[in-house]
Amino acid sequence: MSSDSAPAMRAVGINRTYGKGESAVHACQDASLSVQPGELLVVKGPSGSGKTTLLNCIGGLDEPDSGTVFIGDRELTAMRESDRVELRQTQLGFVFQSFGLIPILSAAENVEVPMRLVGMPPAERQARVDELLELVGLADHHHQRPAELSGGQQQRVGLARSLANRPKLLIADEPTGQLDSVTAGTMMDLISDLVHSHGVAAIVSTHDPLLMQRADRVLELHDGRILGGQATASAGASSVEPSDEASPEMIEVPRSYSGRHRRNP
Ligand SMILES: Nc1ncnc2c1ncn2[C@@H]1O[C@H](COP(=O)(O)OP(=O)(O)OP(=O)(O)O)[C@@H](O)[C@H]1O
Repeated sequence: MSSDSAPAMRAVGINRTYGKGESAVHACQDASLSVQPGELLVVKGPSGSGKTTLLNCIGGLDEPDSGTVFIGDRELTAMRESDRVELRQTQLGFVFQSFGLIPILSAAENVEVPMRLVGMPPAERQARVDELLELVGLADHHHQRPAELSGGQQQRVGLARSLANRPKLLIADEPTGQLDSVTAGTMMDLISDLVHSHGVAAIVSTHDPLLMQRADRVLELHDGRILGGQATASAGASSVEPSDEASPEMIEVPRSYSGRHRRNP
């Protein structure tokens, strides 16, 4: 990554409130952040701090009340729903804590779903499914349905599916929340390798301190606000501007990015 490359995602002044009046919950307040190609950004924070809300707004699964989100140079928050769907299908990959696999489909068929949605020809789909299941270490599990796979295997199918259409940005909401610590580590290593070897940008929410070790940068949310300043996208660079109360892990953790990435997986 070079610091002057354009961000894969840039969000400015995101606000999202649920409910009204006294019962209103300000789940996301004035959040600004960005992530670069080849960067792994971890969002941490206690339960209810707004991680899912923020990720859903960034990924176009929810609409902020105000603020803007750019994916590359396209403004997601200004799009019609049909354009947002197209952008989600072609530019974004999602991994969910609950895996989100379709129970009656095999591992291979689950991975194939996003490719069908964008009209990829069958032969290309087949090759891509093989490639992705190999990538996540499930080359021998094409035909098994989710119920016949372990939790860690199911989440690897979820990761393979999220990569189906070569997303520029991976959004993973507590992807290891249902996994034991060893399996969680394997999952995060896979995500880290995708990011650092292939130049995919990733935003991952987690509670797990061990998983933060793989991060290039960690943001902390509290009551819907990013602590330690805003992770702004000034002049295309992604940085955290620390405040007095910022702890070291909220501040940018420099890592050696691989300058040249392999092809987007
Ligand atoms: N659809 C909704 N309607 C009303 N309130 C909501 C809704 N979704 C989330 N909230 C509230 O918004 C706040 C932030 O929730 P969110 O799920 O974003 O937090 P989180 O950090 O992801 O939590 P967790 O770590 O437990 O998943 C919480 O107070 C939650 O109760």
